[in-house]
Amino acid sequence: MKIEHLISQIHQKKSFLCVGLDTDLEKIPQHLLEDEDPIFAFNKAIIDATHSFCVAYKPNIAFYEAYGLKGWKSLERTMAYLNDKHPEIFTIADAKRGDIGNTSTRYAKAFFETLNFDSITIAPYMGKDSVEPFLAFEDKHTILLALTSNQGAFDFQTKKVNGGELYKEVLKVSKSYTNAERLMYVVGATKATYLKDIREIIPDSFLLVPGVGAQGGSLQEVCAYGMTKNVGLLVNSSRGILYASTGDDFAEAAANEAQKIQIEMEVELGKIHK
Ligand SMILES: O=c1ccn([C@@H]2O[C@H](COP(=O)(O)O)[C@@H](O)[C@H]2O)c(=O)[nH]1
Repeated sequence: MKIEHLISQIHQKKSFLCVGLDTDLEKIPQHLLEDEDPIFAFNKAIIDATHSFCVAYKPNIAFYEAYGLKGWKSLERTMAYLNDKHPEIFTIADAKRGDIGNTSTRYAKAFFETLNFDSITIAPYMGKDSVEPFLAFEDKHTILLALTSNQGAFDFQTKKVNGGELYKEVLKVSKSYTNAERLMYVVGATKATYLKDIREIIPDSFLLVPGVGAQGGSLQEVCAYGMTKNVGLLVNSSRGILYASTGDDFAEAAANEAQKIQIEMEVELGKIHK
């Protein structure tokens, strides 16, 4: 998907919400466990209920790999459903991959070609030759972990190297990669105030921002520091939407939660041209 298409979807839906599909068999309503594919049944119900309030879905691959072949099948069915019913919606494989070049190419083929995701999250630790194989794919996007939402982000990411923090080095160096215009970055909503410095290094890049909802990050703070004239943000919520209710009304509760965030996003979008 071209970035212009994503931006146009954001304005059309007045939303830059990404719904995280972190589907956990221990948390989904009991009656769905009787379905032959409970993960897909849950995802389908969530997608049907929330698609008008969001512009992206982000299955976290761990939640599928955890169930082996069955989980992978559920992921394939979810992607086929999204590509068929909602091809306008941006898809993110939250896989956090990255390896030596020939291995990265296989990861890229798995997620961009076989599963047809629009984007994938990548750990930058192995450097240029581990990231560029993903960037070689036209109309696909590589989302580098820059400053993550968890407490452990302070173990390495904010440590000084060459006089600046490591996450800033990731941002600066990655700008020189071949096809760097296909890069996006992960910045946690729990680190919203850092966005001011981040925007000085990457003023226009799209950011995937997890950490609102269950992790307590503030949407308004993220927008105040991180929004650009082209929006530049995809804000993710997973558990806060998926498990808004664990009863039979789970899909309706998820829709209400997604709509609540969409309405707050509409207010923030209104500030762009003022
Ligand atoms: O820095 C990061 C990078 C990725 N994540 C992922 O996003 C979702 C967040 O889920 P919530 O339930 O909304 O907290 C999850 O898949 C994480 O693995 C992140 O949280 N922080």
